[in-house]
Amino acid sequence: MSVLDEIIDGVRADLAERQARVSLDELKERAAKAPAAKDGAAALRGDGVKVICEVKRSSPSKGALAAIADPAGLAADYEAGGAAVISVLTEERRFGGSLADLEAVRAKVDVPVLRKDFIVTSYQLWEARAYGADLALLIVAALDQAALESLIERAESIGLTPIVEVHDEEEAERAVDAGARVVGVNARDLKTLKVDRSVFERIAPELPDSVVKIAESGVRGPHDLIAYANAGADAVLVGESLVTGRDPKAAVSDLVAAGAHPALRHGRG
Ligand SMILES: O=P(O)(O)OC[C@@H](O)[C@@H](O)c1c[nH]c2ccccc12
Repeated sequence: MSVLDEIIDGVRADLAERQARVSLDELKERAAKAPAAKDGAAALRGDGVKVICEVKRSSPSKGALAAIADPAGLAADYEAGGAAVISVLTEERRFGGSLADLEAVRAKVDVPVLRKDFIVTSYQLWEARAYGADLALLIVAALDQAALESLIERAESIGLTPIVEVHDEEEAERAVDAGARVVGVNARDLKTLKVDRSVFERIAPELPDSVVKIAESGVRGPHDLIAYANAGADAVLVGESLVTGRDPKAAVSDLVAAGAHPALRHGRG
């Protein structure tokens, strides 16, 4: 069984518990009361390379990264540094996240918020909206084509911007076929946990110009952002190097400054 399969088994078990506690109707009522969704795709377009900053306590590859006692405070630092979007991991077993983290971050910042999890049913999309998310991650490797298509449609119909994550050419084709408008290319293979930063430059040219392209994982600092930008990234998604660094706000502003440099060749501008 791959790491991804193991993670998804845990996610399904936790999901079954929540579904037994909270009905879909209750969740929909809660979603109706949540602040209206912000335009997640718009936040990622425009001049320069946008920076998505992640609240991430641990990972399957590295174990504990940072305790993050105050996720909302960290998110406020990210926002002050110029983050375009804040990503909140809500997977509990391997990443140490929760829906409570998502809710706390949403209450604190004004920028759009991404629910980062292993979404396999529309119930989780309703949860994302109920806890204030504006975007939701959909991982192609975790879904068959029919499920991917219906989750993209459902996400959009409830106001969420889906970020469709891929790791190879075949998944990129499936994402585009399913109607993805925002694609995240993950340098990390979720089946083996290995990082290969060259995956983005291989896949990006296969994606239509109109698709917003996010380079995910492995960004250690401005030089990695610049390399991804030169390969066509509209945005980068950064977790580990921010949560393990001393000054997340300064680290974000260094990335944002690099991403705004007029000499960069980026997807659109
Ligand atoms: O911590 P990093 O290497 O900066 O990576 C962040 C983000 O890309 C990574 O957390 C991620 C990308 N896709 C995911 C899917 C599920 C969980 C986590 C992820």
